Amino acid sequence: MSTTTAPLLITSGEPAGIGPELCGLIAEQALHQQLNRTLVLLGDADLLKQRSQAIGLSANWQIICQLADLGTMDHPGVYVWHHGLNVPCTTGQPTASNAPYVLRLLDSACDACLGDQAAAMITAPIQKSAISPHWPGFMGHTEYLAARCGQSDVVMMLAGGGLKVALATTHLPLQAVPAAITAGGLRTTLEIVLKALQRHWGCAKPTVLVTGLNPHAGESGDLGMEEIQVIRPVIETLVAQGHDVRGPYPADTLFQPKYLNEADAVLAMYHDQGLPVLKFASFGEGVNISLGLPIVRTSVDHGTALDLAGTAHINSGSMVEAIKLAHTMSLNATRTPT
Ligand SMILES: NC(=O)c1ccc[n+]([C@@H]2O[C@H](COP(=O)([O-])OP(=O)(O)OC[C@H]3O[C@@H](n4cnc5c(N)ncnc54)[C@H](O)[C@@H]3O)[C@@H](O)[C@H]2O)c1
Ligand SMILES: N[C@H](C(=O)O)[C@H](O)COP(=O)(O)O
Repeated sequence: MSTTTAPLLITSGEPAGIGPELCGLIAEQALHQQLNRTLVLLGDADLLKQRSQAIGLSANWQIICQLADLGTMDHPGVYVWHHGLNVPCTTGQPTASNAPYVLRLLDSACDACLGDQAAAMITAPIQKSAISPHWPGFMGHTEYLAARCGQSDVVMMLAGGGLKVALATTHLPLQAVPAAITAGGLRTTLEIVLKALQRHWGCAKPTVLVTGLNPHAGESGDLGMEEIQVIRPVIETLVAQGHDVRGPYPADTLFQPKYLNEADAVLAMYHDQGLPVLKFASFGEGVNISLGLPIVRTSVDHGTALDLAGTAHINSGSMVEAIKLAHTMSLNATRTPT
């Protein structure tokens, strides 16, 4: 199936979180007609229907048991690809007993993308703490999908509010971050980001600003040596190869128009160095993108919002943006890593 006609797959994520309602909201907005693209929601068909109807949505879709059931798809539509829950779900209360179900959704979507039966996968949020008892060491979609794709190098980048922030490290305890920032890893990360900016955002010669790790980018070594020993040499190597990579900048003063107006993306060293700024600028309409995978995968900028599950107070803006971006990226994608 070619990428222009292949469906977009949306995994409904943690069943106790807001993923089921997000699926209902997406179906209601007729995004499939806007994009002229079939959308397939992965999840338990009864759960998605009940939770959607409970907040006044029509749950107007057809149910399939495998992607082959879609047939020729002359007109775009919305389908639910049924995957049964392991145990009944209590709204707002995740249980590790449904972790296999959550992972099955990811496996089905990822494998269908790898097998060219689908153009991209978009993920609703998962509750990581409900997966790790079943899958020790589970950190998040990014790392899980990279392993499933047999890819060791993956980059998490979020886009929103006119910003793109990529991360040198993903879901790590803070104390593990310095050791995880190596010259080889950093260089690979920057190469993946530069390539993605060219391919998906049309930047002929992308400009990437790199933060330091330590306060004031290490203050000439007084506050840490990573900038001098690792980050600056990697930047110099890439500059020598003709890339426009700048830094390391003190992270606390980098996020101002003076610098950002000249940049296509920022590379931050760790999760909570870069993402709070991005989410402050765009929470509810940002998109999380996995770069470096042989498939297109985007996601929402928020979590499972257990406090809102089962209510009508859910903003679907980030999911809409994630679907639109996946659609666009899938049109740019080839079988090489994204
Ligand atoms: N893509 C993902 O799978 C993803 C992303 C982020 C967090 N998470 C996971 O989600 C779980 C909960 O994380 P958290 O509590 O830090 O963040 P959260 O995003 O679930 O909630 C933070 C706050 O934002 C609100 N909120 C979140 N999404 C909203 C929406 N669509 N509409 C309206 N309000 C919304 C919540 O009600 C809450 O007040 C954790 O297990 C975390 O790891 C998953
Ligand atoms: N780091 C993401 C965020 O804060 O939005 C989130 O945890 C999701 O990550 P995965 O896509 O790897 O699950």
